Amino acid sequence: MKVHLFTDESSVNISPPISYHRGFLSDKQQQLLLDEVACYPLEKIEIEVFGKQHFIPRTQAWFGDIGCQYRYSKTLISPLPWPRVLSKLRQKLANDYALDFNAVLVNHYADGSESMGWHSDDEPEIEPNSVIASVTLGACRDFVLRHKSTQQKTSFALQSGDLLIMHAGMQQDWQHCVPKRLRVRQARINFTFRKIIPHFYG
Ligand SMILES: O=C(O)CCC(=O)C(=O)O
Ligand SMILES: [Fe+2]
Repeated sequence: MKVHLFTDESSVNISPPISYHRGFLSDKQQQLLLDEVACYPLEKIEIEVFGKQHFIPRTQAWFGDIGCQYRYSKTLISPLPWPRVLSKLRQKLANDYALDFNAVLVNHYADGSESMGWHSDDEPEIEPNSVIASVTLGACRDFVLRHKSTQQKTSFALQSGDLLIMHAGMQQDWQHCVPKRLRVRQARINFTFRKIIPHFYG
């Protein structure tokens, strides 16, 4: 007798296309980077959501090569030049993992009341299907992933010094967020290194 097995799609566990490297940065490297972050011009920028102006619930800075502009809501943001330690971190990603980036978004979450909502990093100025690398400093926060069609969720507690690499397919099929965690009192800084199409916005 032939038996047909039917699988309920929602119960199939799919793995998100990511890789995770705990302890990518040494304590010394983390400290050098933290000292430099203290000098970054972090800003709470204003964005438009459903026709209303809101401040983002964190602060940000955008660094990159000349011509690597990035659009956030309706605002076009030009890159600041690479600071010394951040530039070394870009070089380390190239040396250790052969990853080639030309810009980085720095997000600073002052404490667990600051967050980032559900999104994919699929802006048109990002090189299609390119890798995005995320490096974390400071407080441990959850990084939550949700599959766009099955709604399957998985979560990673990203710790200081960790590297998470989002591979091709991740932004097409999954969304991610950093939810509020009110018991967290310390700051967290995250760096997402990206490959931008130079002069996309002219
Ligand atoms: O803070 C994080 O871990 C995520 C940041 C992020 O998703 C982004 O910059 O697009
Ligand atoms: Fe993101």
